[in-house]
Amino acid sequence: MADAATKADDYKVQAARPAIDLVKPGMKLGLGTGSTAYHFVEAVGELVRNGLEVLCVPTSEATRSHAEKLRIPLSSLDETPQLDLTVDGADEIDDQLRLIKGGGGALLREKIVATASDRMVVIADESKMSETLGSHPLPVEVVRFGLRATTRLIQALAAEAGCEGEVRLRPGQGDLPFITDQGNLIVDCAFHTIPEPEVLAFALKRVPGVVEHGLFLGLADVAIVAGSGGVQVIRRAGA
Ligand SMILES: O=C[C@H](O)[C@H](O)[C@H](O)COP(=O)(O)O
Repeated sequence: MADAATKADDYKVQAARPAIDLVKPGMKLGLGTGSTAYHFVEAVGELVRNGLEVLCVPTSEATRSHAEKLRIPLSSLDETPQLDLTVDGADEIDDQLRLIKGGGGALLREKIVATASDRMVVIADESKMSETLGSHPLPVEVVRFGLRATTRLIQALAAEAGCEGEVRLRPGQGDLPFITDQGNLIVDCAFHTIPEPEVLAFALKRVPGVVEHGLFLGLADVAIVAGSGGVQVIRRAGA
């Protein structure tokens, strides 16, 4: 078990390495969240220590504090509304580079930052690749008000989009629910298979209590995926 975890972590490091070659002096970067993006942030920290000038926008408070420790110059989207490149991880990736994100609860800021970037590069180990999205539960960020009504509506509209499964509030510390950086809740939707991600995304956007969902469609331009066969670079058609 420990060996499998070490191998997966090695792959995350291997996926992050080529992404660092895309970083050029003066770039404005979005810094992703999670255990894979962690390695990219570490590498940016090393470049900064060696004198590279970049300006970075973190996608979560966790990444902000990591970047601060590394003395990476930080900005916000208010000060720097357009970024050159965002590098982030993913929970699931299909061959059209459609993603499920938000396993760590950072999907809202991640999507805002990725959308503000000219390019989004996803880094991942091979376990994240999937023929059909849905094997990872889809995180949906919701407001607290009307939680049960929102959950019911998510279930009903998702069923119309061909997705059925348990929709449950993500637990946090003790008896408390998980709270996002924006002070919202997350419901995880265990749909197992999402036959038409675009249809589901459209349906979820019709729910007033939904702030954002973890389907990232048409956002990732490139995926760098590391595994037993080496490192593979996958480009989205037309990107
Ligand atoms: O909310 C978290 C993010 O979407 C992460 O990028 C995603 O969960 C992948 O994380 P990891 O690289 O730790 O598997």
